Amino acid sequence: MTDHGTHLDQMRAQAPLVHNITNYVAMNIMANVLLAVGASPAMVHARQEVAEFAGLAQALTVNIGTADPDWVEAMALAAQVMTQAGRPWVLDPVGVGATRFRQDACARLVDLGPSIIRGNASEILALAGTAAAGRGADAADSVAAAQEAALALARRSGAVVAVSGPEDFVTDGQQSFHVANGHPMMPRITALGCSLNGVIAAFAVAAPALPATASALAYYGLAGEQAGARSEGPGGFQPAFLDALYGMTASALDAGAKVRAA
Ligand SMILES: Nc1ncnc2c1ncn2[C@@H]1O[C@H](COP(=O)(O)OP(=O)(O)OP(=O)(O)O)[C@@H](O)[C@H]1O
Ligand SMILES: Cc1ncsc1CCO
Ligand SMILES: [Mg+2]
Repeated sequence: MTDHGTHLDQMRAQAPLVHNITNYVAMNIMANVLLAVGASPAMVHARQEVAEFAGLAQALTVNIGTADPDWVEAMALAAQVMTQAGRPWVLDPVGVGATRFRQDACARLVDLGPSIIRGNASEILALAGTAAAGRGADAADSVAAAQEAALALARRSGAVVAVSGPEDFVTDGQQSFHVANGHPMMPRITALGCSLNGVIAAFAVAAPALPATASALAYYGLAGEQAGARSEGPGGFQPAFLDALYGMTASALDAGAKVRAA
């Protein structure tokens, strides 16, 4: 797969409006990540307005990180609008293994037909029903251990499933890719996975879900590599990462992307 730079340029040319129903921790960094990549973010979660707002957006992300029952209703309303309109939406099952509430919310949202499900290995294992329970928001399992779960979840749900980690794995249940870009500092910054959902959603506006997700993962990881080389710890990494996302060119992405078929 070689059209990552084209996907980046197409996304920037469209500057898609991405509607995000995300957690309180992620809202600020996620909005800044979306602005840095060249998309237009909006964080909108009131039940009374989400369906109307989703009608204006090119893509949606939903993330249960700090959801309550009212938010889950709002997520379902917005998701239905996107599924009916044939527009992409991304589900992030944050900490789904930890509580019954999260499991029920995710089961309901998966049934509404997300285009892409993105989580860390522990979350994809839990969502596929193959993990021991009781995880928080951080991964405690390897990406390799979650590959079979990702394939099963993709086949069952019809979604593209992305497992993020030291080497990402993405599959539509038939075709799969490994993405080896990234930097060990990335899991030391909270909500970088949540923010990645927005980038995936923005890429999926202009390209089919599987190649769009692979390109977004490579872009994000490569920006992480550049930020890691220019910073000394988590504090400096965050602004360097925004700068790297902003400064990435299509040719630099094509040269640095480490995507291989599984
Ligand atoms: N050890 C690592 N080495 C390199 N890249 C990593 C590593 N861990 C995560 N990443 C990258 O960090 C990004 C976020 O993925 P991660 O799996 O940390 O998400 P997450 O656990 O959902 O994060 P959060 O819940 O804090 O938003 C991805 O681009 C992934 O490739
Ligand atoms: C730390 C944290 N807690 C709930 S959501 C979130 C952001 C990372 O998923
Ligand atoms: Mg996460």
